[in-house]
Amino acid sequence: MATTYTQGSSEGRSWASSPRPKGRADHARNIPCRNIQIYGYCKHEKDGCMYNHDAMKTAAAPSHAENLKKRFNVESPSFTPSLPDGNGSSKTNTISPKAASAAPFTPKTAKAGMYSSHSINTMASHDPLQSDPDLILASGLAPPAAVTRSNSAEWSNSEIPEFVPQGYQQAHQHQLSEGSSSLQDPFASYDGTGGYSESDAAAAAAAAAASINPYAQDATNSAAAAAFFQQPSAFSQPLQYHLYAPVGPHRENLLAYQRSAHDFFIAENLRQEFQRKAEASLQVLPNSNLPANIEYFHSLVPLDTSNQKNTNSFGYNSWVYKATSGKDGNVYVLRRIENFRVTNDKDIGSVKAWKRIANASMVTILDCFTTRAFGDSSLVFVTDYHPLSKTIAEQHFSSFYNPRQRAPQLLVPEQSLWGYLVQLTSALKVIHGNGLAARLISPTKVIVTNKNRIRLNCCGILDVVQPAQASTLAAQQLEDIRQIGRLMLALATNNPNAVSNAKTLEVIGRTYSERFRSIMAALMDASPVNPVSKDINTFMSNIADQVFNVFDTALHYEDAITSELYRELESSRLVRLMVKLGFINERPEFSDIGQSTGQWSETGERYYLKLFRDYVFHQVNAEGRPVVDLGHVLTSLNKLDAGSDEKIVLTSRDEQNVFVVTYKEIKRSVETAFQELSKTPRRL
Ligand SMILES: Nc1ncnc2c1ncn2[C@@H]1O[C@H](COP(=O)(O)OP(=O)(O)OP(=O)(O)O)[C@@H](O)[C@H]1O
Repeated sequence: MATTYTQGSSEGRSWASSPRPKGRADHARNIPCRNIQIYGYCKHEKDGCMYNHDAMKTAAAPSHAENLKKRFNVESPSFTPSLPDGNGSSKTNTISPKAASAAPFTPKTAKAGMYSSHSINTMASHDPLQSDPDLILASGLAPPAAVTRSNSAEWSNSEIPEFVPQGYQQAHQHQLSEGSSSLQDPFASYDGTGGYSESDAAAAAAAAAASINPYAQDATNSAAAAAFFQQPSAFSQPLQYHLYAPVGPHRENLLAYQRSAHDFFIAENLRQEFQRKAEASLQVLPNSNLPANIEYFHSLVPLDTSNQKNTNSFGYNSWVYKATSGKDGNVYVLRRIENFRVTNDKDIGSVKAWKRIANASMVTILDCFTTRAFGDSSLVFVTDYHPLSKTIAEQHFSSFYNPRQRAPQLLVPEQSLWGYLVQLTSALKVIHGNGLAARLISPTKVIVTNKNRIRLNCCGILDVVQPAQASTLAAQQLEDIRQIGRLMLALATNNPNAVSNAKTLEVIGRTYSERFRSIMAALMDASPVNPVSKDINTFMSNIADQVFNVFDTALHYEDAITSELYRELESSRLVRLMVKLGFINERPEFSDIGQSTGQWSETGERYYLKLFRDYVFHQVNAEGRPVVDLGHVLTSLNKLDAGSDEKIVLTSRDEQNVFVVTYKEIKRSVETAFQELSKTPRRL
């Protein structure tokens, strides 16, 4: 049961008769602390207050015992419930009628006020927590550098600085100073960072001549090819990332029980990667020249990084678009084969067999249809979308295709090459097992979707566009193995045009292990009589040791990702709790629910919740300055969620009412109030 202390109680001690604390949390005490420590601040197990041990070493602070005497808690000898019930007897679980009408909280000192006339920066410089760059970012409360607040209750528009995304200015200044044309260049590739990659400068210069107008006729630059290519990065909007990004220097030497703010959230590099991928997935072209709808797809965004196309892969120009499905709202890839006419329905029916194949090392084919929406007769393949992926050619041979790239491409480590080989072999195993052949395994038709994670792309397209193959399935499957060999050879020699011969294998033998060299030789020499590579199953059993290595790496990665997930699990749990509190606190309507007087969210047990919100978020320290402490917020909310039996002191803003309640009681109040809120009939 909550314990109520009220000023004027005959037996209970009142604030009037005892020295008043400075603010609602008087913390400067010398107490050995066993509780959570965050940046030198510790939360004491008895009174739930935050102490700064560093500050206590220098400050002439009153002793803990002395302070405890001055404070009310469950051990206070003079505890007497104060409010009379209807019979004139006292009740311990009621709330002072004054509580609801308690004066709004005003910080004790003008300097301390969050809304004082002082600049927010001035305030930050006083408080060791505020001036901690890590925690300011972590708390998300860092004020804009030049913002000051006047006495007026509202921000004036002129005081609000213009939002400039982090790193935006520097990136653009850098590009301008380098004389890069990428800022004006509508064809610079989208790299997912909101910036423009310099490696595309050559393509950009060539492309700049071509009009972005899809209907422009330019015979020298394949106008038809450029027709539906539009540079997506011209429309990208940089997202405002969360403000708790870790900016160094980082604190070291934290003890096992100490936590830094970043321990509570997903790893920064992972978060940024996911965010960039999400941004790429959600990207749209507002003024696009592309068709508004293709069958049940809309919001097309081109993924090609250049409007130069060749017919090498399929015998036709092909274009790649990201598109949103009107059926399920998900994002897919549409690969358009330009100017293709289906002459035999049976050919397009071969896609059915490919749709049945699901392998983690393949881009799954989902559908295939013809369309005239592009102004010609096009064949469209629908596949899974893997945001921000690159082809092997883009990832590993960019310097080869783009001589202006200064840094030469590094050799791929052998472990990565084994990883690639095992993934491609796994894809072929399933494809061949289903009586099919990939037929196209080239550096532009394998995409890298994550670090060392590749997927075979464009499977099944040749079966539709070039069905009349004289060769048998067995011959096509052996050719698949040889194509893997050529791809691996290109990667191992860092040359997409590497020719398979004894000299090339000798070069590989000098760079990589003998085992790798011999496997390369077997791949290139795949034939029905080769004991290592006569078919994909035989080949796989010959690289079984490497399969297990890759499998083990994948399991380690899964463990790492799972542990990252655990961190976010906590965050979402606490967010849900805060959402509940937000629904209940300060509710202006429902004044006639519950008690007849006062507002619903200010009366009954819900009053604790208002005070609990102040306890969690609005504490002030001994000097009256706001306590901006993520550790305190997380600890309090976790204890609330767990319904701990620990008692805390909640004080009204006018300091006339003090309640000693357990987290368990507050938790019950949250649940009851939330249930009541959900059951309340709709009000007009
Ligand atoms: N399923 C997919 N998900 C995400 N991006 C993809 C997908 N398929 C292709 N891409 C991207 O689209 C771009 C163009 O792919 P494409 O296969 O056309 O390569 P290309 O180098 O243009 O080949 P080609 O010269 O044969 O047209 C590449 O950056 C590739 O990473």
